[in-house]
Amino acid sequence: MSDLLKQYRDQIDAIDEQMLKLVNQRAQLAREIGNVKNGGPIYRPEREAQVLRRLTEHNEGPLSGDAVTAIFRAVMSNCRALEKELSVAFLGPLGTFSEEAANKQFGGLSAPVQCSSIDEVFRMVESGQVDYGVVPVENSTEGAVGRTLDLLMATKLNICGEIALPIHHNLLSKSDSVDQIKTVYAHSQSLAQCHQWLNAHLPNADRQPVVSNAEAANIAKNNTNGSVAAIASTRAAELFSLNNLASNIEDDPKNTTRFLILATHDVAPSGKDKTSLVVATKNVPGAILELLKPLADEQVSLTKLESRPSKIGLWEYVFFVDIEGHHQDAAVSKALKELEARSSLLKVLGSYPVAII
Ligand SMILES: C=C(O[C@@H]1C=C(C(=O)O)C=C[C@H]1O)C(=O)O
Repeated sequence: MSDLLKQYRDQIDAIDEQMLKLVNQRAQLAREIGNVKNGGPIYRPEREAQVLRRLTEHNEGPLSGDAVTAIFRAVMSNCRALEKELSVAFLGPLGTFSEEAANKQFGGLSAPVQCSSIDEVFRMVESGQVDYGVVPVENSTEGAVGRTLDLLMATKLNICGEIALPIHHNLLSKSDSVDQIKTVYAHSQSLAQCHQWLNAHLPNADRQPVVSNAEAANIAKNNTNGSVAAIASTRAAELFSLNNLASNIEDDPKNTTRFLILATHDVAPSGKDKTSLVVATKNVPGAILELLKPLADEQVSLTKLESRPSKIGLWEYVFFVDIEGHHQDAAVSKALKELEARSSLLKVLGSYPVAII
């Protein structure tokens, strides 16, 4: 070994010793904090968001902000686990983007619980069988996930966080060559999101929609002659031992899915929050303008407005609204009171930190 290499490695060893001590000191403090919480919620998304925002702001590199975020998410996940191991339910099976989103937010899952439907995720949290649930709510190209919105209408749960997950698709197969592929399996949305790539690179391959990309990966895994490929995540490639024949084959590189975290508790303000609401109006001209006026008066910005049939009367609509700020902020609180007076229904679904990408 050259002298220089040894010198550098000795320095790294010394730093690692310091880091080990420091990270254990941090863990010890988290354990103490767990006792101070005295039965209150262990997971504090607002505090975790503040920690990550502060560290990425102070980061001078060469590590990227994303790298710092990933490292500290893992550190916090392990510190949190000393307070309590949290169970998190998501739409399974393993290898789905819901699992990836849950992993991202919680910095790894100590007690993952796979569910077979979005309904089951809600039920598991409502019945107290798990601590948190992660459900998809919208995709930047495909739009809203209707089932999640309908269940939010009826639930007593709070939204305690959001996750923005960039969706990258890959062509996975037992084969090691794209030329051998005759059939491509994936969820119909994923097939649609890779339409241009498939037209350019596999124009003659049969496209078969299946219930999830993880199911597609399973079919590819069981294929013996190498003629089958799946469109799925890199995590699915690992889980199902498949070769990644082509990475990032999605037509829109900015394709992102937004997930919500469901909890039985409220979240304190983090300084950069969002509030989600459901509002219903009478079906009269100008009703939506009337609803938006209190928000405009208090200078509260709207980040989302989505209408959905209320399922009570024919052509009655409810609106899913996201606004900037926390329901405890003075302006938001005033606007919400005014909004409540003007609407036939107002339900605050939760205030939570804006997603950290
Ligand atoms: C240590 C705490 O508990 C959890 C762990 C955190 C951390 O490791 O920094 C932050 C927030 C909580 O989710 C805390 O509330 O401060």
